Amino acid sequence: MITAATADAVRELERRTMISTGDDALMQRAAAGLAAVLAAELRHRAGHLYGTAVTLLVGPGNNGGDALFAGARLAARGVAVRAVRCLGRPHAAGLAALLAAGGRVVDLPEDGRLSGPVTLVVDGVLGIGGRPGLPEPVARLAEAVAEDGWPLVAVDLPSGVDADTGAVAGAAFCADRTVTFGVHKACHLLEPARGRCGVVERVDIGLEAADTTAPGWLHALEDDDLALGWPYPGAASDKYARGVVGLDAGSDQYPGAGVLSTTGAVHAGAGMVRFLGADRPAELVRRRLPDVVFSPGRVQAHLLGSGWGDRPDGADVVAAALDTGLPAVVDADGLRFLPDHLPASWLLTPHAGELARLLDRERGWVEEDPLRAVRAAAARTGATVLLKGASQLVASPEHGWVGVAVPGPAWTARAGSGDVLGGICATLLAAGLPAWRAGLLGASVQAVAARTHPGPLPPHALAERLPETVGRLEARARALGVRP
Ligand SMILES: NC(=O)C1=CN([C@@H]2O[C@H](COP(=O)(O)OP(=O)(O)OC[C@H]3O[C@@H](n4cnc5c(N)ncnc54)[C@H](OP(=O)(O)O)[C@@H]3O)[C@@H](O)[C@H]2O)[C@@H](O)CC1
Ligand SMILES: Nc1ncnc2c1ncn2[C@@H]1O[C@H](COP(=O)(O)OP(=O)(O)O)[C@@H](O)[C@H]1O
Ligand SMILES: [K+]
Repeated sequence: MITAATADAVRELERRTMISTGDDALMQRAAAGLAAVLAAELRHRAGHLYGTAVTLLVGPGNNGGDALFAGARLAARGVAVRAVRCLGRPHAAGLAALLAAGGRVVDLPEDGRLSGPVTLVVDGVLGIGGRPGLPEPVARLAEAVAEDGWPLVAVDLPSGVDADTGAVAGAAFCADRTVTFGVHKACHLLEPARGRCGVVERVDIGLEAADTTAPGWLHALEDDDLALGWPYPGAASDKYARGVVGLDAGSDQYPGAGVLSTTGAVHAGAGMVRFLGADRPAELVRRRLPDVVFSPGRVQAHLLGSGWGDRPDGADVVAAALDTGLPAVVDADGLRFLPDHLPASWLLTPHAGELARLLDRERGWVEEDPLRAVRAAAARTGATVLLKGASQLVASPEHGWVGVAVPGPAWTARAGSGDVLGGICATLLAAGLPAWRAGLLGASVQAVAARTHPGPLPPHALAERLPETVGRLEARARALGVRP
């Protein structure tokens, strides 16, 4: 699990830690860790340290201070270090340390282009104190660094991205590697910023322990968390222990959605799947999936809404499912029929547009701060909410932190992927998992199934890869010493 924080939560931690360490210690630890990563990167690229050339891009705050102190350490080891003043006046003590160690400082060239020799560029322009976007001369510099292909290491985060939301509003640096301090920041996990961070390396700077369950914290699942958390059947499992999913998905207008969500549920390992939807999708499901049952009967979780279209009785179907007291996934068109309050055992699976409609907002409002949006939806409905997209976020009304699923390749974004995901999540609910866990594991397993395939697959074919993916996860869980 990767734990990440918003800038305010990080500042509060730093403030508490500095009471015992003093003001300077954290920056010195950060600079030492940064210098070690830079030295390893220089050796990797040049085979040695001595005689390599590092260009530090420094802004006016402590982010630039980290870069300057790290540069001083490298200069003392024979690296030619040049600091480029990018915004305002650089950190005074950091600059003094660099100059004392033999480094030099220059102004940002008018055309924003760096001249060689450069083995490595270090982005210390802005960190968590940065407002998103870069002023003009620095924006040009960021573009030129990318165009010229200089290898780039970002200090804490790539300057220009929004540390808390992951939004990239204007120009921003694009790093090969990001060195962060103490804890990950939200932008390391959230697209589109995540894609600009490259490989993120966390340096321990001895921060105080934090209450990471508080609002302002994110928990991102990694592959091993998925492997350890998946509900594999045991020797004593029967179909009811694995869970019965009742699906009312698809419509005569959109029959394919019924097939896709049923395929998701079957291949995710439901103990039994009852298809309880309209006639046309039922006919298709009967032909393609002989293991599905069509009569009403015992159900342990519902799936409602995928491919319903303009269904006139949607509100009644949702109300009847609510009356059963069972957990449910509500997807797509079903989200238009929600009552005012839902239990946390219900999992809503909107994409950004559907979430915006749920909150009477514009889609842009969701996209500019998906964390805010997913938390607002959980608070408004009382349900658990999985916001789908490039980064998949889960918020529960029962806790303040937000979960982030394992990311997958962008080709998963195809009409029908969401239907499959609904079926997977309903299977996990039926197996007895709480809704937040079902959302996180469901989105993650689909991403891992996609990531481990060499190229794009249509949603139904991706669903058919789930058993193999779960098999690999189970083997990994065993290798980690857990006997499912
Ligand atoms: N605290 C600690 O103990 C530790 C902190 N650490 C390090 O400190 C970093 C945070 O440092 P920080 O708070 O000084 O903020 P930072 O990101 O350097 O920039 C703030 C300056 O930039 C300016 N500015 C902002 N946006 C701008 C824009 N768009 N365009 C133009 N100017 C803009 C802003 O100006 P103003 O807001 O006054 O206009 C202000 O002068 C953190 O990421 C980590 O690297 C580590 O050493 C570990 C210990
Ligand atoms: N950029 C992306 N990268 C990876 N996966 C994505 C991305 N965008 C969307 N997805 C995946 O695609 C699916 C889209 O769901 P949705 O928009 O509801 O599709 P539909 O309703 O047409 O089936 C989700 O399962 C999500 O996991
Ligand atoms: K930076």
